[in-house]
Amino acid sequence: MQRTRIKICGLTRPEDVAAAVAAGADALGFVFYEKSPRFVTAARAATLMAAVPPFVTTVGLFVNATPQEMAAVTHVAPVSQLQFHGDESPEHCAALAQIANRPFLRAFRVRPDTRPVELLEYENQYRAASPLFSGLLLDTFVDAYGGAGKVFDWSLIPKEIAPRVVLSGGLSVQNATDAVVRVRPYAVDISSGVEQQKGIKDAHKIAAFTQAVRAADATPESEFTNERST
Ligand SMILES: O=C(O)c1ccccc1N[C@@H]1O[C@H](COP(=O)(O)O)[C@@H](O)[C@H]1O
Repeated sequence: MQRTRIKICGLTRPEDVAAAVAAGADALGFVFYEKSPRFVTAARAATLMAAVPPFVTTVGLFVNATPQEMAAVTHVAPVSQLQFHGDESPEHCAALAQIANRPFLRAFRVRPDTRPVELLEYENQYRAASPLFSGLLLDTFVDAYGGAGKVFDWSLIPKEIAPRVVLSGGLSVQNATDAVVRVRPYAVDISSGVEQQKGIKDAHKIAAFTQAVRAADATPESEFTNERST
């Protein structure tokens, strides 16, 4: 049986970290992008991460960070993985990951006119640029970079990369089961869909989301159902 990994992103409070851990999250995301309503300082993140038990991954999310910013954050906050969610080139990601000496996820922000082959090419470019590339995260294109609660057309995801991508963008308690059954991604990532308000998580929604993902995992794996209808 598949076990889809679950990342809860944009944590800012100890009680939200505790709720995500209690619900069985595999990864917890901390946003180091000052324009985000979920921004945390490196010192705040370090305090929050002190309560994270072993074997739960801590992910630091960055948008167009400079080498100095990367070094300053990772010197203080013990993130185990990076997530680049801005306009970073393959070379920029490689350099930042090398400074931090951590593996990284690269977000691709899918537009309605994205061609499935672009996702494959993008993944190849980032993989070729650095041995620290650990995978592609798919989000919806929005002007504000992310955390907007908008879904993209999942049928744009090529069948061959679905089992290794992190699916995000507008996931919620309501659509989680459908998303996992249709796409069968490696992992799902959610932020605004489990919030009471921006930056403040809802423990009940976190629990319901993880249950919805596990319900999807328990459904028999049929043929890939995420084909384009057009
Ligand atoms: O969460 C944020 O504030 C954020 C800011 C800048 C870039 C990315 C951000 N979050 C990431 O966005 C996606 C989708 O979030 P949502 O579930 O649609 O709210 C997710 O990967 C977050 O990690």
